[in-house]
Amino acid sequence: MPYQKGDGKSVVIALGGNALGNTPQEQLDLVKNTAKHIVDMVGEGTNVVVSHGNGPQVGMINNAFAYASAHDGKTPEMPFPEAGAMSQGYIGYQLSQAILNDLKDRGIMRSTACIVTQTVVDPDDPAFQNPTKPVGAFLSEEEAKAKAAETGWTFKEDAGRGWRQVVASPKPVRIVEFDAVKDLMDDGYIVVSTGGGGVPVFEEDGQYTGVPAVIDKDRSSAKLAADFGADMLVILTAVEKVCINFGKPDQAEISTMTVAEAEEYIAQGQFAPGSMLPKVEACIEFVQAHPEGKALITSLECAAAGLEGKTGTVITA
Ligand SMILES: Nc1ncnc2c1ncn2[C@@H]1O[C@H](COP(=O)(O)OP(=O)(O)O)[C@@H](O)[C@H]1O
Ligand SMILES: NC(=O)OP(=O)(O)O
Repeated sequence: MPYQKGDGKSVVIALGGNALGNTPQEQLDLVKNTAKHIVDMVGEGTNVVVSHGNGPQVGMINNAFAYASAHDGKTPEMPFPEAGAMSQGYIGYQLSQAILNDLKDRGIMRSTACIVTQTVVDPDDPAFQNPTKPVGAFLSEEEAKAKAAETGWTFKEDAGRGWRQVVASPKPVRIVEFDAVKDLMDDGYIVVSTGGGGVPVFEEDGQYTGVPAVIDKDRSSAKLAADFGADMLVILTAVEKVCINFGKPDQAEISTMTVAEAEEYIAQGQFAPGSMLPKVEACIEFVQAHPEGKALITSLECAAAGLEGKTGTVITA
């Protein structure tokens, strides 16, 4: 049946790791809370596409199969593209279910659809020469070095939080299933898509082939939002507002930034490369591609208030 469509804004939401946790059980508990905040927005008439990160999950799946394969000699290894698709499936399943249950609890006549999404990337993207995307669990330096020797994988220190495997993170060029996502959104569905930025694929001679890499979900969400001409790109993370002098005694919250101001802060090194910088860059990409749109960075808890313009950091062209 055709579900009602909201009469409000169209929004692409990118969910950060704190909305999902690091393990399946943590995730199961957390997505119920995440769903509540998404349904708060839907209840206001907002039309929503939800994308999400998958760094911990895709690494966990790939690593689990590699470990089992090495130990029982029977389990196959699971390549990164397939592990990425699996992560979209199980995160999308939990998110869709939690949103659907919350919609039913509140008697809201909307439904969900979850799409395993592919994202075209450029084979010449320099990111393939320099792996930067942390995936999987945090390890100690000793554990990381042992694992690197055992597997040949690359590990790097992640922003003072421990050591993690890193893989290439090319830029998204095109969301393959864009038309399907748009049609479902136009039909009133709350669409979960482009999880983990979409499974990266090369497009050659009209054929798609998976690539072992992980795209930044904030960048893919920005691309999706720009292609939709969405009113807003909403990046939900652990902080209510972006700050200057983050973590220092003179830390100050930013409520609004133009692209020019954001670029000035970037030049000053205000945003950490592995965390806040790609979010701000994704917001810049969105508003530059779609100047009528606004980008919002805030926390999950503040999402509904942020949409109403009451909090968060808003980036405009
Ligand atoms: N200038 C800044 N302002 C606010 N937070 C910042 C800043 N620089 C770095 N951060 C950190 O970036 C984090 C968000 O990045 P990250 O944890 O990678 O996001 P995700 O929610 O997608 O997992 C924030 O929780 C904060 O700890
Ligand atoms: N794919 C992606 O951006 O995942 P994380 O947000 O978990 O790093």
